[in-house]
Amino acid sequence: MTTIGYLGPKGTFTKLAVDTAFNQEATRGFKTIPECIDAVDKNEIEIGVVPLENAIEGTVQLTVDYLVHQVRLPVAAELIVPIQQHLLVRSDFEGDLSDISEVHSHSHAIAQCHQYLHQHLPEANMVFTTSTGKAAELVSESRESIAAIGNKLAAREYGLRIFKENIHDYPNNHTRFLVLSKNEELVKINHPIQVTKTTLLITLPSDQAGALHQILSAFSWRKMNLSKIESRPTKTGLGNYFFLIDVDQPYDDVLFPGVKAELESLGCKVTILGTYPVYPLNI
Ligand SMILES: O=C(O)C(=O)C[C@]1(C(=O)O)C=C[C@@H](O)C=C1
Repeated sequence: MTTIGYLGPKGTFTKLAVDTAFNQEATRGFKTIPECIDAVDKNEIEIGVVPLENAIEGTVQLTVDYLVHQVRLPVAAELIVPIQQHLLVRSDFEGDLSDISEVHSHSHAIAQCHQYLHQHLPEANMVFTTSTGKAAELVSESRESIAAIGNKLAAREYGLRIFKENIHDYPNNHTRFLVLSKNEELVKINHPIQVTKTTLLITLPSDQAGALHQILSAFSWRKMNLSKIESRPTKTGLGNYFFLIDVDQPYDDVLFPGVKAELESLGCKVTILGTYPVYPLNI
């Protein structure tokens, strides 16, 4: 059996993604995203799965920053998972919404439910946890009138009751997860591929007029379709950014080397972070 790590504990969306994508269950839950990435790097596990981006709340910055600045690992695949957030309470909780004093969850899950929380739980304190599964675990162990935001798997795993279903603020909620592995052949996913993408990391030389325009035109005149462009601080000082660019096509030996050479001649640093299939999952 392949060793597959995930953001744990049991009952997280990441676990749900792994169990659905692979023909086996995830084998090891990690408390944090960096711990999971480190474990792949140190060969303690063969595959690691971490959240990357949510349709409502945007990028999971910890994942991007850790992969760019700390540990570079090959991206073997991307999983797209529908996300339904529920308000979970202990099965013996008999109160109503106004009795709930705290809502525990991952910051991304809380952010996906801001409107609901604002309208229905204005007095409750928000408590951030390392994952939705961890929040469900805490609620199951507490004697207080508190709730968690999480999924149906978490309700089942921790014996919680779904107090209110689908509390996320926008219906078309999805999260993208990265499958990281040094050995692509171990990544066996029997689901239809939506597209094969290539992700590039581009650092600009310095604050230079028209630099972003020049970067984009290198892709545009080659008719390469970009599905995402994001800038993040390089962490070297205010105003210094790198760009992460997703191109909706697999790496090839003509167009990508052409883009790389063109951008390098402008003083950019270009790294290909991976070329990998994208699997939308039905959960
Ligand atoms: O806490 C979890 O269940 C996770 O898998 C993390 C995470 C995230 O980081 O975005 C994954 C999916 C949901 O968007 C909410 C939380």
